[in-house]
Amino acid sequence: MDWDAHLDHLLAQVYPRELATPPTASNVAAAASGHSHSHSTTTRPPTKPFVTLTWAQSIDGKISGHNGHQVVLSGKQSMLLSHKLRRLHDSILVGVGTVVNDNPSLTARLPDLLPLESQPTPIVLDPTLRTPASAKLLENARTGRGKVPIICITSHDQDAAVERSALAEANERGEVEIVQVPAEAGSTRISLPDLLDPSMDPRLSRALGRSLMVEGGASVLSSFLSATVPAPSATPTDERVPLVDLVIVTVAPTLIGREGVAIPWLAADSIPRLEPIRTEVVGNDTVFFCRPVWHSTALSV
Ligand SMILES: NC(=O)C1=CN([C@@H]2O[C@H](COP(=O)(O)OP(=O)(O)OC[C@H]3O[C@@H](n4cnc5c(N)ncnc54)[C@H](OP(=O)(O)O)[C@@H]3O)[C@@H](O)[C@H]2O)C=CC1
Ligand SMILES: Nc1nc(O)c(N)c(N[C@@H]2O[C@H](COP(=O)(O)O)[C@@H](O)[C@H]2O)n1
Repeated sequence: MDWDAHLDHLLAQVYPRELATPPTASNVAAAASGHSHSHSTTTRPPTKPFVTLTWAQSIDGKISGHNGHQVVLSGKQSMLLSHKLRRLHDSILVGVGTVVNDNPSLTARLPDLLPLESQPTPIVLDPTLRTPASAKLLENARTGRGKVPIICITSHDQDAAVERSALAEANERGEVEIVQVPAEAGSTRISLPDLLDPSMDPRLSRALGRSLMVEGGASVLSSFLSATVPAPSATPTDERVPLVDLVIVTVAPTLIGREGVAIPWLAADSIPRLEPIRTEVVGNDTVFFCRPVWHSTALSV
């Protein structure tokens, strides 16, 4: 089986046509300025990026091991799919919990590191700026292996805190931008509808580009799944629109056990229904492609 060609074909079928080709400098810039990247001469209001939520889990629903210990769940072929997804998206987001726990690179590698123009821009939800100095993301930014600037999202005015954080030097060198986004009411957690609002901050909207891949971890996946944006006026008033456009879950034929970390699932009325688009056996793993839908009948069984 030619997995390279097979997975490219699969992604071309699952993604909207205009997103199925990897980003180039010109279509990212066009998206950030509100222009269609199909070279249309008309201007349309900028929209939120297309959001893909993706993770790998064991058969017993765990995304990492005991105490959050990082586990390689994806087999060779589904890992190739993950790296093709990284290449396809303009930006990639994780929570600071994943940065601290896994120290990920978040680069696209097929298997070698792709050139910078094929790398997604890293975005970290880091309300109190606790990204450590040892983060590979910072090293990648410094050494030209990853896109710059990395965007760190904080929920409060952090001018003073930046100076004290491990991000200070990278921020001064322009390798990291600190962008403030409102928190959810009564919490320090970033409000996700505000995060994706194209009018929030031009630096953020430029970094997000046309498409955002959300990789984790547990709390961030849960927050994104439950987040909604106001329905456009054309849709029925009782309908909530999910923030996430596509969910891609790799299930590996492995058991982790009850000590492993699962996505903290919310109450049934706080999660969308998943409409299957495609289910694909990729090597030994099964990959589910689903579209979240969220309306008044979502909970009927
Ligand atoms: N198998 C897989 O595919 C993957 C597995 N993982 C695993 O996930 C685990 C890490 O998950 P977890 O510890 O939950 O950390 P996360 O990566 O989900 O980060 C959570 C932190 O992000 C910040 N945050 C800001 N806004 C929000 C928001 N709206 N919703 C949620 N969080 C927000 C908070 O930081 P603060 O506390 O500073 O306020 C919060 O504690 C690790 O074990 C890792 O191995 C991670 C990625 C993929
Ligand atoms: N696709 C996939 N399969 C797994 O089995 C995984 N454990 C993950 N984890 C995610 O990848 C990050 C590590 O990325 P780098 O290789 O360092 O670039 C990790 O933090 C998780 O987000 N993904």
